[in-house]
Amino acid sequence: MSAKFIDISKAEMVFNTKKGQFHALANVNLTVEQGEFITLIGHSGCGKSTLLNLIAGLTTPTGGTMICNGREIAGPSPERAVVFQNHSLLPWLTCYENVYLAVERVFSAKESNKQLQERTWAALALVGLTAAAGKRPNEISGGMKQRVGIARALAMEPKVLLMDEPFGALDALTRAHLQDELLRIVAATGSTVVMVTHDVDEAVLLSDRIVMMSNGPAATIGDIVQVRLARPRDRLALAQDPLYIDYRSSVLEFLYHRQGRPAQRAA
Ligand SMILES: Nc1ncnc2c1ncn2[C@@H]1O[C@H](COP(=O)(O)OP(=O)(O)OP(=O)(O)O)[C@@H](O)[C@H]1O
Repeated sequence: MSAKFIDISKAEMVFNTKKGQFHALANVNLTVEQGEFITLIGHSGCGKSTLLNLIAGLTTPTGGTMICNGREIAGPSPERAVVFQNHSLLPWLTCYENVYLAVERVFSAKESNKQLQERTWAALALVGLTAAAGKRPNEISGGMKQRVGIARALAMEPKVLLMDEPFGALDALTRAHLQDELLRIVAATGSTVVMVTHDVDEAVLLSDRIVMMSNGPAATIGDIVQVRLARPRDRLALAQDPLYIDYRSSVLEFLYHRQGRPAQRAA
């Protein structure tokens, strides 16, 4: 276990807009350990996606440093795979081909076609989609599309899995099912995960730590809840667990009462 697998120090993000500069993130400091599951939660527009995009290397911070696995984050990399809310699959390719494309990009220089095919099948099996391998995105459900997105990300064997509200567009039952599946997959792969969510129950169920962000502009990390619930976690048993209920209340209290403005809390 490396103590600081991701190390974000004094990160700032200022966007240039038509109306002038917009200070989205201010003084964000966060370290993530290898194998940790972190969720980012906060009110709409506070900067969760902005922070995730910085870790993904899709945007560059205007200040501070961002380190992953001992190196400065200098752009997107297969070692930091992203799963978005709207699956972003290529519609003209089958599920298999969508995953294979990512596998090929990462491993084709060193591995045979047979090995690439095996990786693709293994990733599809991990999310329970072997039978749907030959279908195109318009022939499968929303939940299945998200599973292909997750398979595609996992197939790259990323050091970090970055997820931006991956289940946000799904109905409650499909969402619960995919959360359970994600718990199982992460337990099996030991992945480090940073996930954006709006859902307090999702955050408590999945996380080792819940990073709660203050409202913008100049949003920052308001507080962090360490979730000390044993794994594997069972959603039905947890619903009655006083510790679970306490964690849930802490997050709700932050979101609805403290509103996450450190300057106001200190006053
Ligand atoms: N490229 C950009 N240019 C200008 N402003 C931006 C840009 N991207 C994000 N912002 C602004 O930065 C703030 C944070 O946006 P972000 O999408 O990170 O919030 P969020 O917490 O992920 O929101 P939501 O929960 O609604 O998805 C918002 O005020 C948004 O308008």
